[in-house]
Amino acid sequence: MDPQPVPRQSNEQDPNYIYDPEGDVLVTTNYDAYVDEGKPMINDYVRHARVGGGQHGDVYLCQKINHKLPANDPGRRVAVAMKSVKRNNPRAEQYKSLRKQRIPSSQTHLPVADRLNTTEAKIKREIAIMKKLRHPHVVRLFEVIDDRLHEKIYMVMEYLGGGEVKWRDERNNPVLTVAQTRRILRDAVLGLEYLHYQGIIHRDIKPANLLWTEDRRQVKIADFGVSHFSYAQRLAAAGGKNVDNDPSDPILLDESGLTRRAGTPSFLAPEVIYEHTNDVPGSISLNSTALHSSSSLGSMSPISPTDRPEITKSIDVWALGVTLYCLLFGTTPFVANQGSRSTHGSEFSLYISICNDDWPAPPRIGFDRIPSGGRHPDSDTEGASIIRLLDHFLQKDYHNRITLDEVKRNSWVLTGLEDPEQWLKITSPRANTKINVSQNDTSNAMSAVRFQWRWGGKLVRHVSSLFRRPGGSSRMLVPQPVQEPVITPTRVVSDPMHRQSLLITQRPPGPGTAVSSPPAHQLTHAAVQKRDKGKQKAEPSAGRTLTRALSRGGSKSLRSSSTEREITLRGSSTSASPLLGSTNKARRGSDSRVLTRGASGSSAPGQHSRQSTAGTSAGEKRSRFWWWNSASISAWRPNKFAPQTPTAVVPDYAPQTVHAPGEIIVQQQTPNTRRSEEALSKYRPTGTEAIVDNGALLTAARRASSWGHPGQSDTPNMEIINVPSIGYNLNEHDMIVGAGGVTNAEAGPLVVPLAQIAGPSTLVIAQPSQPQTFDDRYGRPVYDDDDSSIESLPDDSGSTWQRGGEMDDLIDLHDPDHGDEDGDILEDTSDDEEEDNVVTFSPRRPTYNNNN
Ligand SMILES: Nc1ncnc2c1ncn2[C@@H]1O[C@H](COP(=O)(O)OP(=O)(O)OP(=O)(O)O)[C@@H](O)[C@H]1O
Repeated sequence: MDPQPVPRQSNEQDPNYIYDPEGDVLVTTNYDAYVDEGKPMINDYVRHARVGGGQHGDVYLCQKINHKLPANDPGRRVAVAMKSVKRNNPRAEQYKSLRKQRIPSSQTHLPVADRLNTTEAKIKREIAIMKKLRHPHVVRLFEVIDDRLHEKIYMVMEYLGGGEVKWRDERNNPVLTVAQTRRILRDAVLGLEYLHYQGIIHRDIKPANLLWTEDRRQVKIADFGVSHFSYAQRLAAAGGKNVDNDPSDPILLDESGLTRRAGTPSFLAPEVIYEHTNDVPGSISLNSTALHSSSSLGSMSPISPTDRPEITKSIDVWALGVTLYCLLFGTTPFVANQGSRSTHGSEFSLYISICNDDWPAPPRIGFDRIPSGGRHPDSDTEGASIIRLLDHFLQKDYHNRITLDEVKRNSWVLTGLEDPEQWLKITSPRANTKINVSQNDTSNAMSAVRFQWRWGGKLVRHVSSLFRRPGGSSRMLVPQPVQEPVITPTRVVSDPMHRQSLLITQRPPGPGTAVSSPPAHQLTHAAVQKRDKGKQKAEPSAGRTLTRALSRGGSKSLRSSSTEREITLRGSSTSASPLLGSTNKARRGSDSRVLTRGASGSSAPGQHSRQSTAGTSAGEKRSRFWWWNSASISAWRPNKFAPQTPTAVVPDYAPQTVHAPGEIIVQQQTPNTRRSEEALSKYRPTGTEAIVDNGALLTAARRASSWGHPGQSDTPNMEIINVPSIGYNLNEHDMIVGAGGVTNAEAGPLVVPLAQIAGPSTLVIAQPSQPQTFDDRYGRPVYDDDDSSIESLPDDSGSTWQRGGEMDDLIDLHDPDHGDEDGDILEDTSDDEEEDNVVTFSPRRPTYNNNN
């Protein structure tokens, strides 16, 4: 019987509503920027933390406000990612010209990023491609806001809260287990297979473009900035049949782009840099020495430099092979000759190596260090299977390279799946789009179900609804783990569809209610002053934002205002967007969308404050606003006043200790880990349900520590953090293990021999004794509301927090008085000279002295 799609079971009024808009990507040419409740807003999106920055712009965590839902409805705010890009990006252009100056402009040696088109063309292409995509392992584009007035484009995407896949520590050791790597590979293969089926070559597959979902159950392919659409390939993938989604966008029809080199050097396939084949033999031998067995080169059938090889989807397969290698070994398979003096030389040398060298097989694989058996294993061990698979991936001649379909059928890849045949069937891109999902399927095959999400919004919602509680609970039921249980049923830490439950475990104080404070004896005089100052500050906060912004006069965006509490800037355009062209189908008209919002009883932009606080007195509103902000801020600032639990304290700046294998340090409440704890406490699930606050906070600490302790139902809140030293302040790069997630059922934290973590590392397990709410643990308000104290704040151990660009971001995120650098809340930082592209909100490392 032909399975039928399941009708949608919820609507936006439904508390179970999941943000999964049907139809095409919404294209909005109307642009309203204003402040609501002290937060910068663009149309329906509240901007929060910056989660990343690329060459062309920044990515922010935002919340989409569903104005139809009451203010206290957890479904009112949904997390999305918003990429803000300038059409003409001087920084990107400068970068390009710098590279051109540095590297001779010979066509053959043009570096990767050079021959890309203008920023605008790049974004156009990225949008045109993303508009076509809808798959559980591909980042989804929801909406494009075209702000012609400010020459900006905002891409609203699915939010992937788990961050990039981290794969190595600072010593180039792998941080993922073999089983985790296999799961990541499976997800990536499915996403990539879908892309290829759609006629899209990604061209920049690498670990950094694989993003974790918030709960780290899935990995999705991101960044289509250099992707290429080939209608011919699309036809071929469909077996020559008519395809339903013909490319209507002219930019997709430009086939010439494929010959341009694009991607990341270490991941480029030999055919992309074919001119280096058999190039400079002398340097090859240098590269090969001691790394490569001479016999292996013979079997590699290198490509001929005389004929330019065809560039096909197989370049993605190569890049995926390199990615697999990275995850397994913590290094890239091909490296530049160390003797190369210049950047140009080393890039050149890397290409030579890619085209000509064999890759080395280190003796151990993954964080669990299973034996590889060497480059040419003759056994049937797991390590040998992996090496053979890599061999198929990394074939220099793409004719000999493995296909994605073959990868999916590889026995090692299928390992751990309960029903491989079924998995292959349901994940085939050729499968009928009409897929029926039975209750049975969903109850015991989470992975199977999630693969079926790609077939459309109705199905997505249906499948999602099966995980919900009967009776309309607004939270999702925890899906059962599947074949490789990474997270036990008690460990789902967030909503797979990224719904948010803002602070729902915490009751904001009512009007006139004193905000809870830490015990008086814990407050120093300075702290009392700061506390009082904070109270004063709470009330006029939004008004001061306005005042401050206007008083500067230099603010580029805040030029019109409506009320004291909000500022509206209209950059709307009723004409068709030049960016998006006339062929774009806006699912809902951009302007009519805004009108609809007003007409449906929701506010027009200038009425947001009132609308969002309907039924709330001004006093209540201020109180809640203050409470929320103080909670947010205190979560990220060192909390000198928090109560400490004196148990098994590991001194922060003690000389580093190499711990014995299996030894676990249970650490509670040292200053640094306490800070991390404070940040993390916001995200800790209570019981079996996901109660996660994404608002305003996110990032490094949470990303790096969201792995639970599987199989231990009595420790639902255990979190694992690995830092090179607990004497370091935590940041995105330090917390390598958690970020990639080292623990799983096979190598849980309690059985991970710590000696396997190279060097003097310490595994810290922060284990609160009880699930506790944020307020219960830390009291309120207890934060330093003073910028200068952040700049140089000695913590209890005498270290100093250093101020940096990231810190500015941190301040910007949570305090309405801290706009962007020039006070312009609407101006992103993409052109700021001092900005770097580091994804972190933690303060920088303190000056660290081993002898302390
Ligand atoms: N949908 C998303 N959800 C969460 N984080 C994201 C999302 N998209 C991007 N990011 C974060 O933002 C960073 C920058 O993303 P971006 O797409 O700009 O990548 P990029 O390739 O570095 O940029 P560019 O192509 O402009 O050089 C990513 O590395 C990632 O950490």
